Amino acid sequence: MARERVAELLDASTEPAASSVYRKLPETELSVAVDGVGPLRFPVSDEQAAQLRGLGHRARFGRGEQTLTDPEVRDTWEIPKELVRVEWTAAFAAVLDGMRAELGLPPHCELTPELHSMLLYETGQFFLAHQDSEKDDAMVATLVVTLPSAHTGGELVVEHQGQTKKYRGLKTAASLVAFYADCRHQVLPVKTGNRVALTYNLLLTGDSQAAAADNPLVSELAAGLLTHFATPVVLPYSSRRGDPPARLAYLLDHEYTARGLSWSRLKGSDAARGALLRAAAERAGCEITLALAEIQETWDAYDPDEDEDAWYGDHEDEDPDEHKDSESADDRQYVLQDLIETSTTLAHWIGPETGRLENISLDLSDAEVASTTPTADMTPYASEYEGYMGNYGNTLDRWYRRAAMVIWPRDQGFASRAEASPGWALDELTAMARSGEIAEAREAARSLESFWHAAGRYPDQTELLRKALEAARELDDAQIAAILLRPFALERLVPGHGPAIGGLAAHYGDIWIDGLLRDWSESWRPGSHGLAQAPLEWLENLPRLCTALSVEGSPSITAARRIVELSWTMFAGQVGPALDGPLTSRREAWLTTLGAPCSGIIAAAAQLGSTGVLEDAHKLARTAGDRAHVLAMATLRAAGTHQAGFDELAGNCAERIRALLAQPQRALDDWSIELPTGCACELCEVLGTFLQHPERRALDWPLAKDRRRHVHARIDDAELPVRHETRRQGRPYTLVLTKAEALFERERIARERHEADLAWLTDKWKVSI
Ligand SMILES: O=C(O)CCC(=O)C(=O)O
Ligand SMILES: [Fe+2]
Repeated sequence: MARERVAELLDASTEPAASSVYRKLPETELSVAVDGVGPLRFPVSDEQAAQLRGLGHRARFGRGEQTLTDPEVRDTWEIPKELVRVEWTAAFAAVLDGMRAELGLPPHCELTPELHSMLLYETGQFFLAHQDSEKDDAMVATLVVTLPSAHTGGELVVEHQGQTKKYRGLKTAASLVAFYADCRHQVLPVKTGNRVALTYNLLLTGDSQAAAADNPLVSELAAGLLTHFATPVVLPYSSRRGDPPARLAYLLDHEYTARGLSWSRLKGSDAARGALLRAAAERAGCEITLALAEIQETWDAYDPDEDEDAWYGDHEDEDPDEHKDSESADDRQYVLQDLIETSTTLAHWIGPETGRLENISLDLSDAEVASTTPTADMTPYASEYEGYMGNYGNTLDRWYRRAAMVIWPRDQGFASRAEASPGWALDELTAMARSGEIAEAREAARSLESFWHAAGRYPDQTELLRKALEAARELDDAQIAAILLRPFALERLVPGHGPAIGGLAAHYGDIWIDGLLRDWSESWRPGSHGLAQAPLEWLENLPRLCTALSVEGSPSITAARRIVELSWTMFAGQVGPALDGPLTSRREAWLTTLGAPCSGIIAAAAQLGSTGVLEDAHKLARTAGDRAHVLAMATLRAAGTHQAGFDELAGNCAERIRALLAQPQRALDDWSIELPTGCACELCEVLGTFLQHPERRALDWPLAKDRRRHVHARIDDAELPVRHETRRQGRPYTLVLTKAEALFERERIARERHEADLAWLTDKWKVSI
């Protein structure tokens, strides 16, 4: 495959670059003087070390945005840099150039050292593993110079991609170690003597691009790119061929922070590969930029220490929901088997026009990704192990961040960039249309159709929809306007969009806007996602949205009515069927949360005079049963006080409460409990008879395990005031059921609440007594 060929060529292009390199220089090549101590004599003596210590303070370290001191993490003295003067002979520059080459940095560049600190580690002192922050935009690496001194221990340990290297200081020479800023490193405790070190930031300067253009690999790479963009993708599980890939993302090997991502600061082999690929993209008529990718891999894996049998034990009387919590996993203890799934999403890139880092969100297909080093060889920043959950066996998820070079053919530039950044695309379309390039703008908009649906999952939908409404109007074409707007959803509309919706309704007509709104309510079809939190909150605010749309005489009133109708259809469709059946505490909590959205719809309907919706809502209000009553009361409570549209609901509620209160109270010796319908098995018949009996309070019932379970479940599901225990004697065990006092308490509480509700209705809603 062409993308694999590109990765191979890039691999072959670079000498394997080191991520840390070592040199030593005789002590005569440098001199160090410290104000207050004078010139240091090598090897550094105990007396001079003691004097340095007198000038030093405890060194800090960075964690996230903070700078901390904590001797458990970093126990080192730092001598103020202003007091330190270092002079090198010409040998230093030669050493730095050698290090540059060995680190794989391009020949036209130079490493410039900037003194960062002087450190003293006395016996026992150390610095735990950490990564240096990149303090300067041009910083690519750190240089540690350990001054000649008699000491043992205090080794500098540098890690990269799972490999570690250990560097020792010397008694009679300076030892120099340079490593990339993405390497974790630590200083082991000094065992004897003192270790004195200088640290430098290494900045990369110069032009890394210059040498690449003449490289013979460039034309081969360019050919690889052209083939990649011309070859249809083979679709998995299908003999059909898809379109050719829209882009190629080549993953880099080093880590980059958002701040550190730039062509001039690529590290090691990435730098040489970047220069080649840029030259090749240029030659192949492609655009290229740098991006940061989030990668998730899901592996089939197992924990060799896990006791497999534990899953099959006897769990009776245990909470069935209890399972091992998934914990943050240290990979090394798991055995990886197959890679089940990979997902790669570009989250940032350097805007091809702005040159600045922009947030984007672009899911890549496997056919669009290439790399020289497989992601599995990198170190994940997070991982999580899940024991057997039913879908797969045990899985290990690992998350990585990798930088990538992203390439696409220049003539597909608009679509390719639009997919990564829909907001940019919409702005661009509007700008084109406004500057008179209307035909070009329409053509560009049509090129989005195949992937535009994903714009509905993009962050900040409010702003994106605002831009889409604007472009839909400017392009002045009903069909294209519909394409641009289709990915959004009804619950994305906010009052601020009102005028734009009104404008579109006036321009494209009622039928067009009706079709759009219907499309937008598509995801509300029963079974699609239930009543998710977002639409519920949106329904609550429906009156405000309708106000924004209710410009007298404007076609947007029609749109507003349509929105309210669709909202009601969705709400009633989801809630109506759930109003049958007994009231449990979970049901009650759920129905209570529906009060505010329900009241939002009714208030909006009243405001617009949508009689159809109001009549329907009243039908719901007349529905019998405890559940409907809870919803009706919650709706009135959310509405708060008397307002148009709710009168009938309030009247019905009051009537229902009066009827309930008129029923005789339970006698003090009446222990009968009703078992809700739902199961007619012989066990439930026995259970029902026992429960109904006004005098019997307890039942000893020898029952096998499965049958005990069924009885537990019936009691728990209906939240009946009945205790159940298993007496573990004899065969089978005996299930002991006891009716609880709570039976009376609950009814008393319910009565009190009805009385309070009735008083409230009388007061706030003026229902007649
Ligand atoms: O002392 C050393 O060798 C390294 C110090 C270090 O890692 C740092 O200053 O960040
Ligand atoms: Fe460090």
